[in-house]
Amino acid sequence: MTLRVAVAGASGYAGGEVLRVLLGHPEVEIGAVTAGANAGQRLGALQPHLLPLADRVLQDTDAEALAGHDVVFLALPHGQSAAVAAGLGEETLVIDCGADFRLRDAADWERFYGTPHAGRWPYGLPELPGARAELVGAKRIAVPGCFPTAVSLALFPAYAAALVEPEAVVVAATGTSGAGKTPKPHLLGSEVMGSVSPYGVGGTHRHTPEMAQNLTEVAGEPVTVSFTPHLVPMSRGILATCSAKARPGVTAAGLREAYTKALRDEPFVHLLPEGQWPATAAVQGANTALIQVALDPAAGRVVVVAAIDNLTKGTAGGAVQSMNVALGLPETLGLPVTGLAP
Ligand SMILES: NC(=O)C1=CN([C@@H]2O[C@H](COP(=O)(O)OP(=O)(O)OC[C@H]3O[C@@H](n4cnc5c(N)ncnc54)[C@H](OP(=O)(O)O)[C@@H]3O)[C@@H](O)[C@H]2O)C=CC1
Ligand SMILES: CC(=O)N[C@@H](CCC(=O)OP(=O)(O)O)C(=O)O
Repeated sequence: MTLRVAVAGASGYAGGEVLRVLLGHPEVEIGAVTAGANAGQRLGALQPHLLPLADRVLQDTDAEALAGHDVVFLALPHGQSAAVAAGLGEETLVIDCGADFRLRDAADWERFYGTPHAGRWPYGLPELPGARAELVGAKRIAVPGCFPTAVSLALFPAYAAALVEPEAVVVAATGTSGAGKTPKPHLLGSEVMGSVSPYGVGGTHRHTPEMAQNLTEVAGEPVTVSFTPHLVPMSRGILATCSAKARPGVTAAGLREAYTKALRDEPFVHLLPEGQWPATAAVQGANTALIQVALDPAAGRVVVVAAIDNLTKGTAGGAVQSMNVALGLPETLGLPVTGLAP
């Protein structure tokens, strides 16, 4: 089967990474590549690393350009996906890297995004309990946010096995590419280099309800998440340190067994050997999440650390993994698992 695939937002970080991953997929032929203000430019002028596509010209993002494809990836700013998807046939698989269709709760959406809720599509994190089954045959997929990917993968085994209380605390470091290409003063090299700074503090980050939604569904009871992201001087990567109070009777051995069982059949999520901790360099460019878990007996808390590349497992790799699942292809087809360290 050769799939004809279009990418909208191909000049951006997420769209560029979708194209990089798709170039390694044996069943994909790249069709239209589209943008906004950069339509008319050569892709090579904006994404010089995508050498095989350098002479492609970016088209306007409209139904005409995106018609006639088996799969369309949307990597557009929040709030634009619904209108674009509406112009595409129901037989086209549409995979949205934006946030528009991730949340079930309209009130959560309106509070954090400030626009009317567009709805909810099958959620593109196949590792979550029940998610893979919902993705098989799906024609619309919502790719998770990058932080919710890392945090949900880190904590779902603990909630699935009822090992922790429903109040999680997450502190995460992220690189600058998560903020996209649009210039912003706080992302200037002179602001970011040599400094680490928190943002979205106090429950204000828009990924907070998405994490709570995922963990609540796994736990079967409401889970709250106190989330504090930090911007660090690197371009790619997320390191999320997640903790929650251990339920009475939880042991280090029981915890390890639960994580081993939950993750042993997952091709992209690896529980590291005891004593080895995840680092972002090891997953750069890979559709891989590295996980380690420990019991802090003095504090009575379970601590889980996860490392992902925000653009690969956190966006484009996860999106292509979900495409494979939806279309009945081998889930790992064409996906990189080797990082770029150092
Ligand atoms: N960066 C990341 O780590 C992640 C990003 N995402 C999501 O992916 C989406 C894209 O993010 P990202 O790549 O970081 O952002 P960028 O700013 O890097 O890219 C945005 C893309 O959208 C295009 N675009 C902007 N406005 C319009 C418009 N009015 N009409 C058509 N195209 C438009 C831009 O084209 P042009 O160049 O012409 O302006 C560009 O191709 C967002 O929804 C984001 O939330 C999801 C997970 C992680
Ligand atoms: C550094 C930085 O700003 N990171 C972004 C990552 C969000 C992201 O990319 O995910 P979405 O798809 O939900 O936009 C942020 O914290 O908002």
